Amino acid sequence: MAKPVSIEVWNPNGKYRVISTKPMPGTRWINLLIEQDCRVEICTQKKTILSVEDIIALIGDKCDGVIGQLTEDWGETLFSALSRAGGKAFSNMAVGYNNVDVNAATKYGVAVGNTPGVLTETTAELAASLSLAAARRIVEADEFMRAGLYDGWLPHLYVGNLLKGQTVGVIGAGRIGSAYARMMVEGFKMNLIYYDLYQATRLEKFITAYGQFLKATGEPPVTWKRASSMEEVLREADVISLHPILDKTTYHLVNKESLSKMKKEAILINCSRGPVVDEVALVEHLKENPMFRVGLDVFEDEPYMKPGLADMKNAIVVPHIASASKWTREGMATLAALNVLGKIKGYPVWSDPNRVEPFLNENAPPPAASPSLVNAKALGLPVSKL
Ligand SMILES: NC(=O)c1ccc[n+]([C@@H]2O[C@H](COP(=O)([O-])OP(=O)(O)OC[C@H]3O[C@@H](n4cnc5c(N)ncnc54)[C@H](O)[C@@H]3O)[C@@H](O)[C@H]2O)c1
Ligand SMILES: O=C(O)[C@H](O)CO
Repeated sequence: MAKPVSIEVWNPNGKYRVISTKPMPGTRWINLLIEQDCRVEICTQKKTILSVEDIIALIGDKCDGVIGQLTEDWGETLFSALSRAGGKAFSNMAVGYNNVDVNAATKYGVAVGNTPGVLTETTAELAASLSLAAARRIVEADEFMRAGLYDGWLPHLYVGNLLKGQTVGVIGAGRIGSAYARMMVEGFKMNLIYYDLYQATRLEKFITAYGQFLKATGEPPVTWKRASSMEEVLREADVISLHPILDKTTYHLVNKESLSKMKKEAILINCSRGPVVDEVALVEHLKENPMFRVGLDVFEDEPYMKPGLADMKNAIVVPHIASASKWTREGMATLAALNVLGKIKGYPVWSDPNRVEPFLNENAPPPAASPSLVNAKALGLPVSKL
């Protein structure tokens, strides 16, 4: 039996009981729930990753909806507990929902929300930061400086790679992959090669137009290519950034074999999900290829790193902070709360989950809709006409 979990309660007399498994940034999300007659309970337990038992204890006998986190295992057990407590809605405070068994949720009539759109640019900016940091060896150079080892300018000191004119490869050119590609192409005049199951038409048009602009001003144009296989990207790109969802098709997409196809001095960035990369194979590859560099925001056995990774000078590692800008995290909390609220209140689902601005405008009440429910169709929920 799990120990009772500590909670902070807002609006104790509210009609609907909504739980957040973590304190979340900002207060707008709390106020929006309170204004709509919700009693908000926030778990304040000093434990980073809550177990299924902890969450069952939080749900208790009566719970209308839960806002949860990507570190939690939302499967059959939790959705049946939520349904028994009368719950109709769950939202991840994340765009990725590989921690959620959506079929199980649908079986119990529970809507599953996520938070796309609000984190696209912030996440792409971290991928771009890691790309630059790896190309210019910023972390190694910073450590050298702090260790008091710098005794004067030298021609060979921390020489890295110039990005301009090189090829950036994107695997998974959806919202974040496309935003990252635009940053690297426009910001550093790199050429793009991408692989995705779908054509990234807007991205292609943008690069074509930018290439024409550069040409008209006498500069070499940037180019794009949609690869017919991931291997083509691996072979041709100098910097490769991974942005697919995590599912069966992308598990260990980058493994020993795919790493061996990449250029010896390539840079690999992962801001998607850890298991997209076989981290054991990556550590071996980093050992054998000291000029190969990697920037990782996510890890296969998060929060742990595979043995040897932390010792690698050619790896930059950060703790899953890609969406960690204040505006984005507050926005994610708002969208997650509104997903849950919308289902509790019987609102329709928003017609375009990527058009999130109306929900984030602090100067106007949000639309009466759930911003993004991934099983809306399966549950037969109506779509907002707004
Ligand atoms: N590190 C972080 O903090 C962070 C932040 C946000 C998102 N993410 C991760 O990034 C993912 C992508 O987010 P998004 O908003 O860009 O989603 P998205 O759905 O817009 O893009 C995902 C893209 O991956 C493509 N894809 C799917 N399977 C593929 C395959 N087998 N090969 C190649 N491409 C494939 C899809 O077609 C789609 O275009 C999320 O699912 C999440 O896991 C991580
Ligand atoms: O999927 C997500 O949204 C991230 O991993 C956290 O922002």
